[in-house]
Amino acid sequence: MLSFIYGIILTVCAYGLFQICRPGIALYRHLHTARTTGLPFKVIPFPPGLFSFFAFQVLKKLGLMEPGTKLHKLLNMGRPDGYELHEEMGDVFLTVSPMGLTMIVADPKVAMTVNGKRSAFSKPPNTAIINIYGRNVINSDGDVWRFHRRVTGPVFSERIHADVWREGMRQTKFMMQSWTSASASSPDTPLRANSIGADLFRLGLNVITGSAYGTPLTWSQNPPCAVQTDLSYSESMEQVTAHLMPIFLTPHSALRVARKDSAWGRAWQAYTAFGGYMQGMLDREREKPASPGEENLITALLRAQVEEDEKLGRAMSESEVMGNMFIMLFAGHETTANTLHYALLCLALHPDIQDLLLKEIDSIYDRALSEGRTELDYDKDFSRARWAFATMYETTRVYTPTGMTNKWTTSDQTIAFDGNSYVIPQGTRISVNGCGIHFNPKVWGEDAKVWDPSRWMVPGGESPGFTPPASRVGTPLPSPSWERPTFSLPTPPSSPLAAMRFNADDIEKQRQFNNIINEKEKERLCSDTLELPPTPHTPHFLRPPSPALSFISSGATSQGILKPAPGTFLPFSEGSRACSGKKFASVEFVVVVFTLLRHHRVGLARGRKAGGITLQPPEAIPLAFTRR
Ligand code: HEM
Repeated sequence: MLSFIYGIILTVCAYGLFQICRPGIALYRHLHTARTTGLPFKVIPFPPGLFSFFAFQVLKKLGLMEPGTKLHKLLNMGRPDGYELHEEMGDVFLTVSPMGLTMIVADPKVAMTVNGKRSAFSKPPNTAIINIYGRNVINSDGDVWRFHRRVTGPVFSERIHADVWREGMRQTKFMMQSWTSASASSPDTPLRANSIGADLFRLGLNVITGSAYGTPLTWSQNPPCAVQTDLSYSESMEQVTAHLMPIFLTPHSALRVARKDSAWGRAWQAYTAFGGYMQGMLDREREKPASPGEENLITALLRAQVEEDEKLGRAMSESEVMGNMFIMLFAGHETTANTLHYALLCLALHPDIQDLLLKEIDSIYDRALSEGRTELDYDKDFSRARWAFATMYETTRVYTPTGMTNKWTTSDQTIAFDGNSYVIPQGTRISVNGCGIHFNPKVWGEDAKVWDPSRWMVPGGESPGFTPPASRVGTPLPSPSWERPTFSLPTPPSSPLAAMRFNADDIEKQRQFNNIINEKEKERLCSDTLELPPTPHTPHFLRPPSPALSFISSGATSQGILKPAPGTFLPFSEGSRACSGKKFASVEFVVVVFTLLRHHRVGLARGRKAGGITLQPPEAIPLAFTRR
């Protein structure tokens, strides 16, 4: 009997010891595998991605995440200063943790290979965080993904893009009216946008809801809701986004009984409220008589619920319908809103770039007028934009909304990098570091961290009707036989945040500029001879050709905008799993900027200090829209 008890104790102890040693054994095994690849590697306690995101947030809250430290750089990979570690480790390296290997990529060619081979580099297994209402097009793979992609396709039709244009214009006008009523008296008083971030989130949500969900809303209207709630539509989305982790990690049975004033209680409230709004829109669509030709995402999802997919042999489940409804709103509203927000801040800080954009806007409105239209039209005017595109592309390059995209090797894969071949073992997580590539000086030049839309301008591609400034000289593209140079870097600012601070002079000039506005020297503002605070760097088209340009350029788009070479520009990722909402977002961006700046110019509101601008989701920096 005694020996039996000893036996059990020994077994339990051995098991306990094994569990304690397991991470060490796993790390040892993964280290051995990392060495066999021949790539440089770094040992870290947890892999990049979800775990490092958690650790980063927790350590930051505890005040233990000092910028500039190695841990900060490692966990902060994929955030806007994400190239720093590559400066030390190279453009492709591995991190090794007890949970496995992760290959971090800031090399365009390797990124191209990874994004280009969907079956060899699939989505990683643990993407369930965005699964909270159900499986969806972003986190599914294989035949299920194909089914979801086919069903959600109608959201990205040209008919819906035209609706995005109209809805974007309508919502922007609502937003400006909300500032007018909050601001003061005369139409000449600058419009003060105190919470531009929150306003742009609401605008983004309303644009998708109006154009893709067949539910046009006024500024403060909510869609029908299937549950009783005090939260508005936009508040519930905001709260769901803020409480994604508790919603994802906590069993719903526990969330349901959590105290209402706790984070878990608020998370549950927001989760049920937003679910209620989505259900309300679905229920209303079910009750509506079918009207052919009015296809939107909801009608497509409802049809997929009753029609079997041939390959899968099943229809879409209720939770997949909810999952896809949620993911379009989630993937589409915040990314576009943050891009608009950063773009407006950058335009406020670079009045000379803003001038070029305003000229384009004026010329496009003038042309519409000459064609007998007082409003812009998607079919005719969207493709006339050039500086607006350049502003959007440059903003997504520098302030990449989704810093890293993650993949997974389904079997051993060979990659070519820097003239060598490397075998990447099966089960390696691959993080394509978009921010890293965008800040890689070998790719985008030594000023990679500087926000400068003029780098997108290809000579000879001026918008119709747009007269370039007299001093503007086209920069010829260098010959394609150019070889990648090695740069000696003049210590660039460590991040766009630093780049912004680097421009502190500019901000002081901007402040003076705003004061001028406030002192009502408006005639001077409208005059062409006004000396605006200059951009602190020479626009690209006035500079000698950059050797980096031929590396990133694969020609020009039909609008005369730089067409980046594959692998060099990844805000929307690339390949078959690239963002399907790229054009949706571009249409929204262009029409919002055009409507906002039709009669106004944007500046920082008076009294704002430079240091307040940070790179995390933009905080409340008041902007002023001054009538021009
Ligand atoms: C500036 C705006 C946007 C940016 C930067 C952006 C970025 C991205 C990125 C990087 C991916 C790939 C994610 C991954 O591989 O893990 C993606 C996927 C996706 N995005 Fe966007 N997105 C934007 C706007 C939108 C909009 C407006 C919509 C829809 C209304 C949308 C819908 C989607 C969908 C459905 C996917 C999944 C594609 C698939 O896997 O088949 N996105 N987006």
